[in-house]
Amino acid sequence: MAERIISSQSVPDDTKLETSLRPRSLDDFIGQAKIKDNLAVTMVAARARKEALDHVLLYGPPGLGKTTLAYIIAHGMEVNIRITSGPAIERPGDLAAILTGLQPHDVLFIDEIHRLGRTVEEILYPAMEDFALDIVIGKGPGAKSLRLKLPPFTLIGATTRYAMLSSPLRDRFGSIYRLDFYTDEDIEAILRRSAEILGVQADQAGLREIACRARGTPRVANRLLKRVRDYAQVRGRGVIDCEIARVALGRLEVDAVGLDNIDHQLLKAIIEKFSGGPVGLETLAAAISEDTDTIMDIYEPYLMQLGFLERTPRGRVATRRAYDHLGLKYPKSRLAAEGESPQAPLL
Ligand SMILES: Nc1ncnc2c1ncn2[C@@H]1O[C@H](COP(=O)(O)OP(=O)(O)OP(=O)(O)O)[C@@H](O)[C@H]1O
Repeated sequence: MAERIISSQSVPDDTKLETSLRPRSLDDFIGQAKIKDNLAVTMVAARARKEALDHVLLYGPPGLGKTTLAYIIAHGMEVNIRITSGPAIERPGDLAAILTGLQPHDVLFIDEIHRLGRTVEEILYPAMEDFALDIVIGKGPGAKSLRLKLPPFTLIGATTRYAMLSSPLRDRFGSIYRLDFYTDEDIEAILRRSAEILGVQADQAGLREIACRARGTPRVANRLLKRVRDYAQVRGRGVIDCEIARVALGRLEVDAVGLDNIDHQLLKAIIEKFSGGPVGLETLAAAISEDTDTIMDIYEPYLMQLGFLERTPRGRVATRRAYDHLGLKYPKSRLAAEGESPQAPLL
């Protein structure tokens, strides 16, 4: 499938950009004020007690700064960070090797923690709670269980699927934070910082134009900035202003609220093929040749945030806002069912 410019998932091309733009301290981290405040307090307290920071779970859609926060925590606590992910830890032995290699107070960051296998997850319970590793030596009746002491450490788990985490795992995190989509103002501030670091000239209107199409997601914002910069360089005077941003984003087929062709296809499929819904996720996925995980993690959170899509027990439903945005007429039968008058489209 073609790479999506507005995908909130990381693509290989992002790596260098992200490393150069990643905030290093909580002061540089824009938005998510409550999370920042709470983290700052727990970090100062843990440092004063000379203890490892309590385990932290970060959840929310991709590209909102979970990995960035993990780095900031490790940096702020002046400890090393070890980065891995749920699917990368295949066997209990893999996790045991990582855990025994940690130094006191180190951060272990597990991305996509909801994808850990059951047997691996069970190793984590005593490790998180008692800083202990239970290993079984031998097999059958002669098998012996041995408990190894681990250095105190901080586990930072990140997930896009909070509901898929088992409750024993969830319960072992001292703090749990949900990252929300950023406001347009916050995204604009992130873009200003990024433009400065990259040495890109941009005026406020230009940055604002990019911000309102960035899906409330810093990763998308930084990627759009890079592409608009190219356009400004080749077709303009090298400065990003409102006009340049508008034309460049139009050419990238990112609409005024940050939707691309695939978002349009998804909404149109619900509206045109399934009379507006409800339609089951699997059926919808088949209709637009996408997989269900991508729809759930990437497309839906932002469409729901815009109020274009609802998840109901019977399936996905396109809202009146979605019809209005696509310039489609909202069916009278729906209005009647909702007991509303047919005038005034919702904006
Ligand atoms: N609050 C922020 N302020 C400034 N830049 C940010 C902020 N949050 C994220 N970014 C930028 O967005 C990029 C993506 O963030 P990050 O990799 O932390 O997202 P993530 O939530 O871990 O995504 P994923 O779950 O897909 O790994 C970072 O490299 C950073 O440049």
